[in-house]
Amino acid sequence: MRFLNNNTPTHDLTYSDVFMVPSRSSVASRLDVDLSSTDGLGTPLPLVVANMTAISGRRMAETIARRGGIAIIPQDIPTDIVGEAIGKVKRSHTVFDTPITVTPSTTLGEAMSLMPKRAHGVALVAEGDRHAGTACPRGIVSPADAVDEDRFAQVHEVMTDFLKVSPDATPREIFDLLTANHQEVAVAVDGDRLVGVMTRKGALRSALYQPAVDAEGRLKIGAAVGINGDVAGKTEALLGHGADVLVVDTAHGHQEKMIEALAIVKKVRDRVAPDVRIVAGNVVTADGVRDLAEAGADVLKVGVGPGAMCTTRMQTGVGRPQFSAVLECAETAAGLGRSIWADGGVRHPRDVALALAAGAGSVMIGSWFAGTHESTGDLRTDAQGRRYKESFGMASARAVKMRTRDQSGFDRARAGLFEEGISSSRMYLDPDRPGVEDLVDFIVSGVRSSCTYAGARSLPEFNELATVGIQSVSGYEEGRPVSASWS
Ligand SMILES: NC(=O)C1=CN([C@@H]2O[C@H](COP(=O)(O)OP(=O)(O)OC[C@H]3O[C@@H](n4cnc5c(N)ncnc54)[C@H](OP(=O)(O)O)[C@@H]3O)[C@@H](O)[C@H]2O)C=CC1
Ligand SMILES: Nc1nc2c(ncn2[C@@H]2O[C@H](COP(=O)(O)O)[C@@H](O)[C@H]2O)c(=O)[nH]1
Repeated sequence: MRFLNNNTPTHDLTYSDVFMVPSRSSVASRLDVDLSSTDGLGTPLPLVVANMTAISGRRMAETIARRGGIAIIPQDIPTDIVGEAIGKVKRSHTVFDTPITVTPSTTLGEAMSLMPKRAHGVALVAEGDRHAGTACPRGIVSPADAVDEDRFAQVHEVMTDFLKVSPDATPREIFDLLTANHQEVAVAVDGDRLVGVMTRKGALRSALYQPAVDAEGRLKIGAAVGINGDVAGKTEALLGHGADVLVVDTAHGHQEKMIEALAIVKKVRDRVAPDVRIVAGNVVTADGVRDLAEAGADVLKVGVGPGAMCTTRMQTGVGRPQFSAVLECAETAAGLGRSIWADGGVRHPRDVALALAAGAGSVMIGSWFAGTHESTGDLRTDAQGRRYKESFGMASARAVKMRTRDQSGFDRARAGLFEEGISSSRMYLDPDRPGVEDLVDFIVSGVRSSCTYAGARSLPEFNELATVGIQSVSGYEEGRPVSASWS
């Protein structure tokens, strides 16, 4: 990446402070761009879901991995529950979505309450044990079937027939069948057994994205480890459960306790699962990168204070504008044969593009994904009928309370005084993009386009060719679309 007219900045920059200029390009189509991450994780998409309790769970992990990214399960979740989440993701189909499944005697009210947990918006009525892979679909219910029906009716009374497809059908064939049959969801069955479901959008996405899979062809998922407690035991357990990447995570990554924790994680990793990458952070300086790389990190997590749930900069004055932090840390990491994740502060597709242009191997997103069907929270509706989910920061009093649940009341209350995050925030679902895959489509179309403007066919080329300029506030403002009217 270079600065326009070699105008190297004398102060640090945020994503909003910069823009990219187009260059002469021989890339004829946005579909010719390969967005594989450059962080050594081997994911086909450079997107990571942040290890935040309100956001990253098994539904999110499964959905994002199917489209090529990876989610990190937070360190605050008990290790056995993380193990269950990893197991479920590993058992998920790499192409077909996992449906909401109910039994024939489930009440309509219960089925309706479960439907928003998946973007495809229906529940499958099945007999047999879905956990054991023996579920046999018998019908399908959608919100349309519930109109004027009693909430206590059993779903077998209102379910309708469904479009059955072979698991070997191509996405194009399924798309055409759905269109011809005026159906929203196709159900893949193997004999009588449920394999998964696919919508028309799902069929299009299956043709556009590659899943992120491990050596055995199963979806990938990562898990976070804190720097306190039994770091060795937790690391060993997570690796035993099959975590594909470990994220050693704390607010102030450039501290000696992190360096000690990293040495422990590395020792266990080298013995148990040498191919698993270790990500560590957060840092924002070249010195931080060097120290954590030396301590054993393969990838450095970069970002102090840019997060949407973050109060660190206002509380402490500490942090660094994210674009400059990413640029400096990515250059330093590359010099050491390492990579970085740009963590936090992403609010638009352009921010992802700019982080990748600056050399990030992948980009970590938290709060933007909180307002989606797949995030962990329950869907709520406000007084105006708008749908939202509640989110909170991992250093908020709320998160600290959860993290210190094994400590005395006094110690928990004292820890809660050191909050550096927001305890409750409403993240509204975008009516046009209510699912995380809708947001991924939005981001990926933007980033593919950014690459072609720079003349790049891959992310290493993008990092090499991107030309970045510095803009004023009005320069940024000029680029914002006028969504409603001029008045
Ligand atoms: N990217 C960012 O800007 C930030 C991210 N976070 C996220 O919040 C989560 C919780 O992290 P964290 O608060 O570190 O909790 P942890 O549970 O990981 O504990 C942090 C440990 O580091 C010690 N510590 C020393 N200095 C600091 C400091 N300035 N801030 C925080 N801890 C410090 C703490 O001791 P003691 O409590 O006694 O001081 C504690 O032992 C993580 O996911 C982290 O990424 C949190 C804040 C900023
Ligand atoms: N200072 C704090 N930072 C936090 C907290 N919870 C999470 N985070 C960081 O934010 C990113 C995600 O950023 P986003 O803009 O995409 O939401 C996450 O990975 C953490 O590094 C917090 O309570 N305080």
